[in-house]
Amino acid sequence: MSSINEISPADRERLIRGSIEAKKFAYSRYSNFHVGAALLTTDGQIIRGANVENASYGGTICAERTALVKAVSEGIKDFVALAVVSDIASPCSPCGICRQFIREFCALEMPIYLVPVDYPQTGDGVKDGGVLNTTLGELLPHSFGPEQLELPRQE
Ligand SMILES: O=c1ccn([C@H]2C[C@H](O)[C@@H](CO)O2)c(=O)[nH]1
Ligand SMILES: [Zn+2]
Repeated sequence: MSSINEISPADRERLIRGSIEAKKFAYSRYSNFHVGAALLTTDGQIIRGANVENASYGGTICAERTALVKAVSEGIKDFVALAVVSDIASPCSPCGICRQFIREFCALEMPIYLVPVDYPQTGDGVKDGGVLNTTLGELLPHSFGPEQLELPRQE
């Protein structure tokens, strides 16, 4: 079983594959930019999400927030890693709103895998498949979160 400090290679691969699967359900008729996200939970579940756009453009929800809202609204709040993939070869990085949203539920040291669209089919032979390995703390340094309000992380 993976922990936040050590994601097993098999879980990492499952998570990345989950983000690629999630992207298939992107509802992105306005931007035509498809994004998939997947969360790995402490008990090994994969929660997927895609971007869902709206004719009122500001009503759009990103893939990362879709995945988090799906999980949290089902009572799932313990995450150990996140993967994100889009249509582009340079890894798609969560937008500012999503970074703050992730900050609400995830530890700063949580791994975030930014996956290129051409991630290898097999995972063999190509070093790490071009994935950019980062963390929430790297994406959102000096951040504001529940602790600043002196509220403990909610169970
Ligand atoms: O990290 C990102 C960046 C963008 N989008 C979505 C929002 C919108 O639907 C489309 C273009 O911005 O991509 C995401 O889902 N996640
Ligand atoms: Zn976003």
